[in-house]
Amino acid sequence: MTSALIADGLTKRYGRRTALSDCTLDIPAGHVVGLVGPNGAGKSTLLQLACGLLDPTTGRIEALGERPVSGSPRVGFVAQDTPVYAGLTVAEHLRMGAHLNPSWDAGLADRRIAQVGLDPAQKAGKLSGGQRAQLALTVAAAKRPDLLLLDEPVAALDPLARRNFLQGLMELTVEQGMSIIMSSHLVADLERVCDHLVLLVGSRVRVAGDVDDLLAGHHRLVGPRREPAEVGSGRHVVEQSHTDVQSTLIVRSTAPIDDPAWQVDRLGLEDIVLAYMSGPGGQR
Ligand SMILES: Nc1ncnc2c1ncn2[C@@H]1O[C@H](COP(=O)(O)OP(=O)(O)OP(=O)(O)O)[C@@H](O)[C@H]1O
Repeated sequence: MTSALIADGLTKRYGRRTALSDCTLDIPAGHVVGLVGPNGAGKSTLLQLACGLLDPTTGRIEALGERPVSGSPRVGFVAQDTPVYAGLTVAEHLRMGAHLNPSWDAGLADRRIAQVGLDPAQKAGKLSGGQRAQLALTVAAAKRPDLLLLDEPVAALDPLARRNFLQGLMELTVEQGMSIIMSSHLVADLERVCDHLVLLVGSRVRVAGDVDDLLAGHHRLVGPRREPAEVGSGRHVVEQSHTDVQSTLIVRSTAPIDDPAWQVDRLGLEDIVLAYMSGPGGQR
């Protein structure tokens, strides 16, 4: 299967500031991918490299098997500030989209606008932040790109709108086979819709993989105090905390943890992300 995104030794510097450092990734196509990480980790930079708005300083990036070129109809991008034309109505946005894009899906656009309750006659400049985000996503999706890149698309949405929006994204991948890569700080939301996750911390890829594999491969161990080296081979301690008598470890393990001294708990995606962000190599 084609990859949605490949990065190989990808580095991006703005002057002396390094925004992305030696990133290597292979993200499969046909998934909803969550891109997470603290402020300034390099998420927007990666998305802008993926759509050709930026060029790498060194290394290689490919979107859908090609070097990204800005304006490609195969790759859609919705920037963080959800750009719309303030003086145009919702309907005029859709007409302009239809005029400029040969692959425009008018049915999809009209359906989404009705679903999210936007008034076609309203000027975009008079929409709320969340409504603008919905309009920008509708325009991007109706162009029917094969890969849709969304930079914090749900930040301005209320919880119900967020749920509907994320549901809409899943439908786009299932019905249209679209690949979606979406940055967000709302990991609990991502857990519901993403089947793949990339965590950037301090300009580097800290962890990337299939969400089910990440959930199955990480555990919280609580037991009598031990040093991380004592947890055994094939186990990587992501985060640790200790009292005089007890250790709590977040561990990545390919093998089952069968030592009866440990109480073993499963983790949610948010726990895993937080462990990598605060464990060694994660602190900013
Ligand atoms: N145009 C620019 N010029 C100089 N430095 C920049 C520029 N854009 C981003 N940076 C720097 O690059 C780093 C990565 O920024 P980026 O916007 O990619 O992070 P982010 O993960 O998207 O952050 P956030 O979650 O806050 O949106 C930051 O240190 C930022 O200050």
